[in-house]
Amino acid sequence: MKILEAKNVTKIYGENAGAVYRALDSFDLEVEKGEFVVIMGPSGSGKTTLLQLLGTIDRPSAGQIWIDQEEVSQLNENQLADFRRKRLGFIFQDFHLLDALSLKENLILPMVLDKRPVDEIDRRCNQLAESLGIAEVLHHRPFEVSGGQKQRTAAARALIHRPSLILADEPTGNLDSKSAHSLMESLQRLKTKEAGTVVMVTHDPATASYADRVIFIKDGKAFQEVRSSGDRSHLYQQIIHVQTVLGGGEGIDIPTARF
Ligand SMILES: Nc1ncnc2c1ncn2[C@@H]1O[C@H](COP(=O)(O)OP(=O)(O)OP(=O)(O)O)[C@@H](O)[C@H]1O
Repeated sequence: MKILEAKNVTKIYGENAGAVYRALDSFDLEVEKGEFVVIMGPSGSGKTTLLQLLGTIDRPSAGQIWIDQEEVSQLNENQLADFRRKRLGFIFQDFHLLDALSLKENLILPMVLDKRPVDEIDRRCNQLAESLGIAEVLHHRPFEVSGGQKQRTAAARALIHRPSLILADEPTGNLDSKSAHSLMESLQRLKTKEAGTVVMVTHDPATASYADRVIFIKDGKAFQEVRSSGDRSHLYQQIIHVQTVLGGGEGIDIPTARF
């Protein structure tokens, strides 16, 4: 079953200001339920623009986007806010946790906003905290725990309401390699267990190597796609190869020994 379909999506910035810039150009994307898709590409290629459009944070200049059968371009602002809260989960590079709240309070926020029963919230919270290895620190506040623990809390928050689609923007960007691997392994495990669907932007080939499929974009257009055969090290090599062809060394990260 298709969870996401983007057809001919174009984003033009500066249309009213004279300095027109086509950040995405007739971009197509289809993602099946349970798939883990990574978007890669040089700096300025349109990755964040794409994620913002898929996350309904911005609207395309042209084209259509369906998420879980809903054509999001047709929704008004109130409907979009509701749609985002109920059907999407977000993970950001800088965690976006509220310092005034404990990790548990941060984690359960989407279910509290949705007025779910307390026992259901507690059950789901404990289940995710266990899976993500943060059960011991749930009563700490964000500034009292490590970056990895913060990001695992943010990941749990993105998953807690079982959204149709999880969007992640450089989730390992602020993590050391051990925490990055631990986060990706937990996400992969949970994705399989809960049939979650993930679209993630990353510059890091090691993070990307957990994907089922990696789509490379360049100048706002799809450039190439590689699929996992189930062997992470093979996908990693393929990613490095495409990055070399794609970037010619310019604007791409030099692969580190993070794998
Ligand atoms: N609000 C905006 N107004 C004008 N131009 C923009 C705006 N946002 C992005 N752009 C331009 O659109 C292009 C794509 O930007 P985008 O942020 O999507 O790239 P990216 O692939 O995410 O880059 P990076 O890897 O550096 O984050 C860039 O040239 C950028 O300068």
